[in-house]
Amino acid sequence: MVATILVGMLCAHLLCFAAMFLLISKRLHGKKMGLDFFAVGNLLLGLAYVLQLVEGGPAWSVMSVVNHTLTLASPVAFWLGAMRFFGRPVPLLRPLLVFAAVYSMAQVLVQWSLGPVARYAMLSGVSALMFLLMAGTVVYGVRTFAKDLYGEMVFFAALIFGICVLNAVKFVKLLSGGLAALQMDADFQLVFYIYMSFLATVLPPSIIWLVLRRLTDELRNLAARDPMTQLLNRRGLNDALQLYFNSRKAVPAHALMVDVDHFKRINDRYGHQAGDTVLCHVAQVLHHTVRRGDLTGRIGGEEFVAICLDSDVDGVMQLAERLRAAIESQAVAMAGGGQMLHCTVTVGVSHHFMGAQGLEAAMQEADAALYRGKAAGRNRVELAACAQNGLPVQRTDCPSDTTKTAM
Ligand SMILES: Nc1nc2c(ncn2[C@@H]2O[C@H](COP(=O)(O)OP(=O)(O)OP(=O)(O)O)[C@@H](O)[C@H]2O)c(=O)[nH]1
Repeated sequence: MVATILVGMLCAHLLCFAAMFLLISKRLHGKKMGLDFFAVGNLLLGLAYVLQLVEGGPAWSVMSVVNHTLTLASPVAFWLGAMRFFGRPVPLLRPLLVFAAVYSMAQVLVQWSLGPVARYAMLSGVSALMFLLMAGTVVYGVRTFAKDLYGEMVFFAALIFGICVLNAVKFVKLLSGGLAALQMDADFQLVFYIYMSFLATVLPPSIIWLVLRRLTDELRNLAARDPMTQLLNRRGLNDALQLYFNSRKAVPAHALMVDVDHFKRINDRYGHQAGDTVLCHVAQVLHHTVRRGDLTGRIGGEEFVAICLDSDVDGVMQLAERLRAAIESQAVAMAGGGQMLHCTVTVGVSHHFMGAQGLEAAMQEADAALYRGKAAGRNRVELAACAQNGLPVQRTDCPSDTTKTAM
């Protein structure tokens, strides 16, 4: 009686969450993050338990064969859903149908040649192996493809390992005690159903949490980046800098303002699209020239900024010169092939600043240097003028030669 109530509740949980997964996936147009597959996984397991309730106990019937196949097809659907969540475009229907056909035939063969105990033991054994493989993959994910979801992945691995152990115990019990081990009200079966109910209650909200985390991360990323160049926008730069200066390892940073020379002429002569291609090229060169960990952004039409972290003024001047020379020397291929275009940039470099609130003043300082560079003929690197009392940026490393030109 207790077992029947537990399995009934389990069915209700599985089928309700299947409907919820499906409804949420319908709202996620295009990128469903595997939720539609998870809905199928829940539905298959829910139906398997409905069949078990109808059937009552172990039997050799079409219903029992379907029940076993649905029970194992469910983790397959979950596996494929997880692959979808991590961005692999795997199909669902064909692998499920192939699995169902192969496992149904295996059941008939095993029942025929080894008897009913072997068929039930096969279900528990294959389940244990599948869950072991899943738990192993999740642990592997913690170190590779899911590093950002450390806590969640460890939690999933522990839950999956639990169901793996229970299936392994069931496998041993079946081999040693026969079908009596499957009596619904037997102690072990009660523990099994309680654990399954626990999983069916805890796993779906955890999956929804994962999807929510990914969605909010993507939204935050969208709000922080310039859609054309994928560099940070002003807001993204501020947030990233805040994060950097909040860390105890933070040391002063320098700001570089980079402006494409005579960009209006490029637009006027070659068209707006060619102008966009040039901007993307400059963004790419900027991104590849700075060090890992430095920040790069686009803050206006043809104006870029780089924040060099943990570097002295000489190092930053060298980097700025490398950037200037790289852009001058690399031709930009226009869309459609054929035409190659050359462009140059002028770079203004600020003295060091500390704290996210210092960014605005450092950018003004670098901007002033940039415009001095423009006035002096463009395609050059200019260091900000030395400190005056009352200026917002602290400049302890201001060299005696206040302006350095690299051309
Ligand atoms: N293609 C393209 N052009 C842009 C974009 N944003 C701004 N612009 C253009 O960039 C040009 C900027 O021109 P100016 O500010 O006069 O500067 P400039 O021609 O580069 O001259 P200097 O900076 O003095 O060397 C304007 O013509 C804008 O219309 C964009 O996203 N794409």
